[in-house]
Amino acid sequence: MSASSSTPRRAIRDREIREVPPQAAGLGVCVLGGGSFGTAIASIAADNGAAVTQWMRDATQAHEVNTEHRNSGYLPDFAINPGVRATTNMADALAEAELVCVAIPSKAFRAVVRQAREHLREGQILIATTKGIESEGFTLMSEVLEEETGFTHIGVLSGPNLAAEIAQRQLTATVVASDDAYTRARVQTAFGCDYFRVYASNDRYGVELGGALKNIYAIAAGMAAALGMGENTRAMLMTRALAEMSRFAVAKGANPMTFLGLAGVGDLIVTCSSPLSRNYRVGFALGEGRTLEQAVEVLGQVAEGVNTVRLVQEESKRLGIYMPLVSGMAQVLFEGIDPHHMARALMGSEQSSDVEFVLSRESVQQARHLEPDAS
Ligand SMILES: NC(=O)C1=CN([C@@H]2O[C@H](COP(=O)(O)OP(=O)(O)OC[C@H]3O[C@@H](n4cnc5c(N)ncnc54)[C@H](OP(=O)(O)O)[C@@H]3O)[C@@H](O)[C@H]2O)C=CC1
Ligand SMILES: O=C(CO)COP(=O)(O)O
Repeated sequence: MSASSSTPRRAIRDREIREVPPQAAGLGVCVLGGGSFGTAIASIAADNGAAVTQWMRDATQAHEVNTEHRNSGYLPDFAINPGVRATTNMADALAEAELVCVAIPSKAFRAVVRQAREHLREGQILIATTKGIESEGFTLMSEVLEEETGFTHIGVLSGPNLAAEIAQRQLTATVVASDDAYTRARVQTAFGCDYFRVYASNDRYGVELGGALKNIYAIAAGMAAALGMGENTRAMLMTRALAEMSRFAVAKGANPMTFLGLAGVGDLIVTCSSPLSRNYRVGFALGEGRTLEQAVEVLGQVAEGVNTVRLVQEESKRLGIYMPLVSGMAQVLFEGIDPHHMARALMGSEQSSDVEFVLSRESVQQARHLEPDAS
């Protein structure tokens, strides 16, 4: 077919695509948090036609979002959808929201939810996007939402989702996890679009824990890169990290299969490979010889993984779970052990089985013995 004969057909197709109403039109979405991820997801929902409010504590920043449609402090090179309305007034932000996403670092998460509490209504959907753990009681962020509100529709959004790439509308996928089907469906409607796919899971605990745990190994991967280690090393680190994080998560009640998905291995791959990850950057600075304090200061933002190393180290000891990478990272971060020395020491640790969640050889043999035609 010639180019001239195909052109009108393509024009008709483009027009038809544009005439489809935005799928989230009429849905009220509120994002609590004015940082990079909060801004990125607010803009996706607005791209989808939702009525989006974004709460932030800084009035100057809110003014900039509303007038220049930019957030120069966190995503300086990104044009925010002009439909996002920023405010410092919590009541105003939440008034029309059906869906509320909380994108606040774990240290301040509960305090902000408490501040929001009096303006929230049962029936609203609450989504945690923060990949961190609260020290008290090893509590995940969606558990904080549950504890503070007692609401029914609670979920988690997690996956390989570097905010700066979403901001550029790079093709991206994520997971909404909730045991509530309504929550999963509404989040898919709010955020699913031609550059952002939202897959569903009912393993909220596994998805949320995956997002928090991978930060530990992103620090390790950044460190390995700074030390000049190669691709074999990175592959070994990521694969053993997956074994270690799923071992821990399963002991805590997660589904091991979750770790084969976007919120497990997917997020591990992106954060262990990209300098856009803040956890990776902290690790890189440590590998260059900086102290933890210097590395965090240079970053100037929150790297949740530092606190997560400490909490997971304590919890794994309490539960008797073998986590050599976590122990090694804890020694580098908090005891000042040289990263290169630690990497060498880890090479001397136990050489256990490759994949832990497959049947043992004995059980395979037993199963074969039970088959009718087994010889
Ligand atoms: N960035 C990313 O690529 C991704 C991040 N995430 C997760 O999302 C969470 C939030 O991320 P992100 O937006 O990137 O974080 P940022 O560090 O970019 O921003 C944090 C936001 O929280 C606000 N904040 C911090 N403390 C308080 C407080 N006490 N009261 C009110 N507001 C507060 C900050 O306000 P202020 O500027 O005024 O200090 C800022 O708006 C992270 O913990 C991360 O795990 C998930 C996927 C990707
Ligand atoms: O979780 C992330 C991407 O999925 C971002 O990780 P950082 O918090 O390390 O930037």
